[in-house]
Amino acid sequence: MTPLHTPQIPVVVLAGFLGSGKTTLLNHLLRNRAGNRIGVVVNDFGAIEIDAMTVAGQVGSTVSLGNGCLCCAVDASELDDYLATLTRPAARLDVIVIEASGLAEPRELVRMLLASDNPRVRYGGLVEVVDAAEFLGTRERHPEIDRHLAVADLVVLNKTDRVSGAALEAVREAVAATGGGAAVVGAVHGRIDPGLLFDPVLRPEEDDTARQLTFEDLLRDAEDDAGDDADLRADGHAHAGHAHTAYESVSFTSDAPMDPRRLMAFLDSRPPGLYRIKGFTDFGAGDPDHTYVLHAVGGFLRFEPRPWARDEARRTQLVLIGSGIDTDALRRELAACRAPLEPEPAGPAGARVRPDLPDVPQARLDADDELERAMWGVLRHVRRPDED
Ligand SMILES: Nc1nc2c(ncn2[C@@H]2O[C@H](COP(=O)(O)OP(=O)(O)OP(=O)(O)O)[C@@H](O)[C@H]2O)c(=O)[nH]1
Repeated sequence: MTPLHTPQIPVVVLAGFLGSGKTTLLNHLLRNRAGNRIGVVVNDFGAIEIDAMTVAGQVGSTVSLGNGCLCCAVDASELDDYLATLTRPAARLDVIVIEASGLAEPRELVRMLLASDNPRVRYGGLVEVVDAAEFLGTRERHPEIDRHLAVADLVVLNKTDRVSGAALEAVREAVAATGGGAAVVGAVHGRIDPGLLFDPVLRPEEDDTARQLTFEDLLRDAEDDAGDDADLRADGHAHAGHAHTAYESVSFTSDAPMDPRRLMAFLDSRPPGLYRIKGFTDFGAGDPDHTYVLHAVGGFLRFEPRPWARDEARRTQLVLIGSGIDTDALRRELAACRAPLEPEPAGPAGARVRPDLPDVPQARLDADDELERAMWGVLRHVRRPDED
């Protein structure tokens, strides 16, 4: 039997469209948790769990829900199992954050939490991360984002460094027009005050004006959706309005290093429907000491070199997510970006460029030079420390 006053751990849902900055914000919270013990549930869309791998230093208190969309779990039992693990007293967690996949329907997650019969959890609010630079375009393609914002408790306008003051104002107005009344905070790299999420004062239970959803609200929403949706599944779970129904993902893994010039050519000509790419890239001899964390969001592209961990397998792992994409063609194109086994044929014979290395064949020197030049194309997309 559960004691009468079982302490309840707030469960915060962290949602937001693909690439808006959820993992970045989560990592910020984990680094600035001011003594709070945070449990994390990560739900990735795509077969390789890139997000789970990029959540900072969480040992034993991160669980990953793996491929697929949490909001489409047929029942909530998987989520309940994870919550049971995280809420066991030995874990001594103060708060649990669920990072939803960028294509999740946050209201489904909230519904599942409210329906959970785990006496140790209580719903702690919905945080929607918005990419200020991409928001207006994303909203045009996905008008349902308005509904997500309308039920949020806190809206984080992230990437304010990427927009002008006027553009930010336009995004603020668009968010306010959704009528949610959530607190709105601007942020760069998800750096918000953790107190905004963990401070119960923001969401007093008695305060009628707080945008905390009730179970009844959600049930009513579900019924409205069902009325709109032609393809309500037999289990009563409506999918047609979910962003992910239009999206597909491609997972790509290669133990052979990638050729920087070929990969850049692929990235520079990526089809417009390919909205999101994330993962780790091995450029082999191009930079033997680092793996390159790759993020593409809309037209934005960034590499972040990170030293290989001591026992880390040297490999490339990418997840591509888009709508209207030719997944087979993308897989083939990525496979063709692998570095050739032999060095590329050397240029025309001439004077040796490295007379100090007479034993190294000229073709090898030429290939090394070419590789170094090709890496410049990648390094152009690495953020400089002074750039924020
Ligand atoms: N310029 C800029 N880039 C940012 C900011 N916040 C995040 N990014 C970058 O945006 C990219 C995507 O960030 P993530 O935190 O992985 O986004 P996400 O919402 O977890 O992505 P999905 O899991 O695909 O939905 C990364 O390259 C981040 O470094 C910001 O405030 N400004």
